[in-house]
Amino acid sequence: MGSNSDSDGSHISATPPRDSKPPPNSMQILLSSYKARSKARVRVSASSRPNPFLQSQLNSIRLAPKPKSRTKLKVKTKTTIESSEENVESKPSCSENINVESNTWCSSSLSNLSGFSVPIRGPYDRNPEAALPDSIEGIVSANFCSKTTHFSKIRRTYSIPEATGDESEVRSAPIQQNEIRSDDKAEGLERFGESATRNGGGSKLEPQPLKRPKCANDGNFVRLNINGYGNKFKFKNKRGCASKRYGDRRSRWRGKGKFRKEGKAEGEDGLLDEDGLVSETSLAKTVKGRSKCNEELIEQAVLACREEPSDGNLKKLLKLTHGYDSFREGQLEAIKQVIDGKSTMLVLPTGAGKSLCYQLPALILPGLTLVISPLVALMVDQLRQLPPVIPGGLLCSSQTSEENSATVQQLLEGVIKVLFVSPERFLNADFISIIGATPLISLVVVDEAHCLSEWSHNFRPSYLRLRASLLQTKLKVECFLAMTATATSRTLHAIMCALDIPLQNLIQTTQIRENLQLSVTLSGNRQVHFLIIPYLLTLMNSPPFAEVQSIIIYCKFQSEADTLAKYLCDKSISAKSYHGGFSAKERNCTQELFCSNKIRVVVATVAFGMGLDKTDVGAVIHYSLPESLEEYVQEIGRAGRDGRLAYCHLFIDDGTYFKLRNFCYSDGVDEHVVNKFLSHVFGDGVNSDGKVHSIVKESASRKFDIKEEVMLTMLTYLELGEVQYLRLLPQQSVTCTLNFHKTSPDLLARTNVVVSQILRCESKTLQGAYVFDIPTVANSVGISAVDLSNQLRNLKFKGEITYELKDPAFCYLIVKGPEDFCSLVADVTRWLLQVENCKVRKLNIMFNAATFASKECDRSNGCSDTLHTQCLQSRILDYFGRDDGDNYDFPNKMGQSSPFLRADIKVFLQSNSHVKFSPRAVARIMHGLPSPAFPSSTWFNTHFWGRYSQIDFPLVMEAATVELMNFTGKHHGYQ
Ligand SMILES: Nc1ncnc2c1ncn2[C@@H]1O[C@H](COP(=O)(O)OP(=O)(O)OP(=O)(O)O)[C@@H](O)[C@H]1O
Repeated sequence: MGSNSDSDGSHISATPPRDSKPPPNSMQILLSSYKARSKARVRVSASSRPNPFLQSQLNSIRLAPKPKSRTKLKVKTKTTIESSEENVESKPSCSENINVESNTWCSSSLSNLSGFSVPIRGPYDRNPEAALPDSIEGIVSANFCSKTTHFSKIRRTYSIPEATGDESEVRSAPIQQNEIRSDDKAEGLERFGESATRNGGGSKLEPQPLKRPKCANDGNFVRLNINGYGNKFKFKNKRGCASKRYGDRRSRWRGKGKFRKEGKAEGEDGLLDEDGLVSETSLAKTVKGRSKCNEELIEQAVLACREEPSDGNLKKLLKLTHGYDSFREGQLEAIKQVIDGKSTMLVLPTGAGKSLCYQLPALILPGLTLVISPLVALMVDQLRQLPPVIPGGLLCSSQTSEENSATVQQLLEGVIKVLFVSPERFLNADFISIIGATPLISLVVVDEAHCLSEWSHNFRPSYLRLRASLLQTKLKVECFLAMTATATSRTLHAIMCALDIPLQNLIQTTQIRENLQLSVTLSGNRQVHFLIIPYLLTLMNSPPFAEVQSIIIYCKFQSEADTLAKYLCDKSISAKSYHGGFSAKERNCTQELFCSNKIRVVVATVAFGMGLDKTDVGAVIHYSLPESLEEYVQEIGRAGRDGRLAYCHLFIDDGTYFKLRNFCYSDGVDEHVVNKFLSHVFGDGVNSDGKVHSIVKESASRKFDIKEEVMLTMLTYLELGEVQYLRLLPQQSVTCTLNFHKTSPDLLARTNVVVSQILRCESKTLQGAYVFDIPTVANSVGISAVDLSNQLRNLKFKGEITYELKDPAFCYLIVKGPEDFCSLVADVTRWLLQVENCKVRKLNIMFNAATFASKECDRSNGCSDTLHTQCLQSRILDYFGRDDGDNYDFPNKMGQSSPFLRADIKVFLQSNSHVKFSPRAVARIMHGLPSPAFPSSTWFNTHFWGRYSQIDFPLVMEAATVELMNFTGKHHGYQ
């Protein structure tokens, strides 16, 4: 086993510490690893705990059978006890590789390691001069290994057992767990035997797995025909008969792509384009050295899986395509469920291997697998990570039209097996019609599916469009796979309802890996940067962090990230900052440097890490508090993806909490503003006769003082809420400035209806140019705004005109005017308020969990003053197991009053009497929160900017309401 191997099928790896001396005996390690895993699993099942929220709904559902015998479990427990000592012995000594200070850690860690099966990280150069400040001394000098790093796993594979063959194996989750355990031992030995044969040059011809590209820009346009329509793959079984399993689907699949046996280069090695994205054509690459023999073996394995998707057949295919010996927890169940056509909700921790759960089905199922992913960078990464036998493609806005058409062509030819798209694509009528013309879509995968729920930490309005009903109608697809690493019960419920996924098709393991050691410190007053930075440096220069090669430090603010990165560089720690302020190319460059270990630290905002598959990140440090436990779990999940022990430290302080809490209120909209906005949306047109409406984003945002994303959220609510009031169209720039060049405008207008309408509509001439509103002209001609744009493009192509477009706008058609406008306004306002409260609650839960761990935990359950793994893990599990709408009882840390607040508001209003404020606008200024109508560039210099950021926002708003009423002398006069 290579040191980077994850192939033991568990997150607990038997790999030795990096850079340490080789283990004395690989068999010993293999055995100890197996035993350690046995122990981990026994603990898991012993403390498994169902999710009460879902459990209550599942009472009527038959649960998977219980383990067959208790004796079996007992035997395993015994094995575990035996193995724990052996495990310690067999662990290679790291003390040889570390200096005096780290000896303290290592010796104590070894003595504490009984039963701890996660391999530890090797040493890394560090600054021996670093001194420890008092407050952090405990952390760095104490060991970071816990006696009990394992924790309970929620194992939920709610399925109804069926009587037949292999399928019953999938559904009987607990039994299967036991089976895997017992299999593991045999498999471990078998694997050992296998590699011995290979090493010993045995005569058996070993199928070589195809190499999976890693952190490289190579792609996967390999022309192995697995679409089921080429020469080789005619959906025939081994005996040459058409497969029974896919008989009905096959008839719909009439692709005409050619079978290309040898993977031919379609382009050069991946090159980064202007945006730092790998352009699709450049992703095309030959996979060299793939033998014909391997192709045939894979084809046979795929056929075998189509015929009989048994554990054995799937495992064989996995080995051939990915080179892994076994499936990780949850993977096999998910894959079998999906190829059985069952929509599935999959919740596995970060780095647990969710991608595999669509990659293998994509290979086995006929037709296309459509993967919906929230970020282009993530799509590019997922595309890179497809094994070479799965031809993939992506459609995104940053592609050129040639790239776009090439992908569409390949799609229609059936060459592409996996297509990555963003959820926004589903707004695009062209895309819908193209994808609708695809002969067969077998599976739609919704990655990062939590974005679908407004109750998640990362809600994306465009995800709301992904409803089962819409996808079924438009794409004729019946099977969905929703995947996430972090979802509360409430979020899960929302996703499963949206995608029509039955409760029994939920596969969920714990949402956090067990090889992460968690710790927290209170970091005092952060207003003064210098107080916290030395803590960080000390932490990084002391064991175990000093031994870690790759570290991610998460900050909340871009300036903070830049300052920290510079500071670390000054202290001879190679670091770079990464945030949205950099161009995509710069960000990509930093990521590449980090992936290739050319820099040790990335100091990043939340923008970094999605799709990052650097397996050996050894530590994640949160310099600032994350906004939710979901965000925390996602971010720490970027450490230890190789299964080795990794260290996660969190600094918390009240100041950051206050700031973040204030941010929660920055998107809020008051009822009277909702009222104005909706009046604008509907205009007077209760019956708008299919006319295109538009709202120019920037000006509307300033006019109503609503952020653009919030306007889109409201519009999406109007489209996809209980009643469909409107239909969103693709966003486009709506103001056109046009010049005629060849034919005179009047002459052209005689033959061209669009030109004639441009001249007729109230288009103004500005220095000879015609300025007009695209939807207005489109409506008067009676065509869609997109068609009008196409016609303009044609005229430009002929040299008749040139034009410029500006004012990006939301475009929509009104489907139905509201019957009761006031109650619609109230509903929208209530919904926005609930979303706002949900954010505040999430932040509070995060802050309280961290504060509890550092201050209040009684350390009786395995926590120490310096290590808070148990305590944080149990908070996280509790949180994900509960409905996050539940009441959490904790004190409000925000200030509840200030004697000067009202007096200050009064002075502020008097000194800005020329400006019209709303209470929310005043409260935002008092909290230092910019908004579209009151940007920080204008208001930052006011004496009151951010002055009351520690007083609860609703209280400041209340005070502002009273003072505004006094000031204007009339109720709501401030509006
Ligand atoms: N059965 C397996 N055996 C060994 N390694 C595996 C297995 N399945 C997946 N992996 C590896 O685990 C790593 C993480 O996989 P993947 O990116 O799919 O995780 P993920 O669950 O999607 O993570 P994230 O939520 O962070 O996106 C990859 O390098 C992948 O190759």
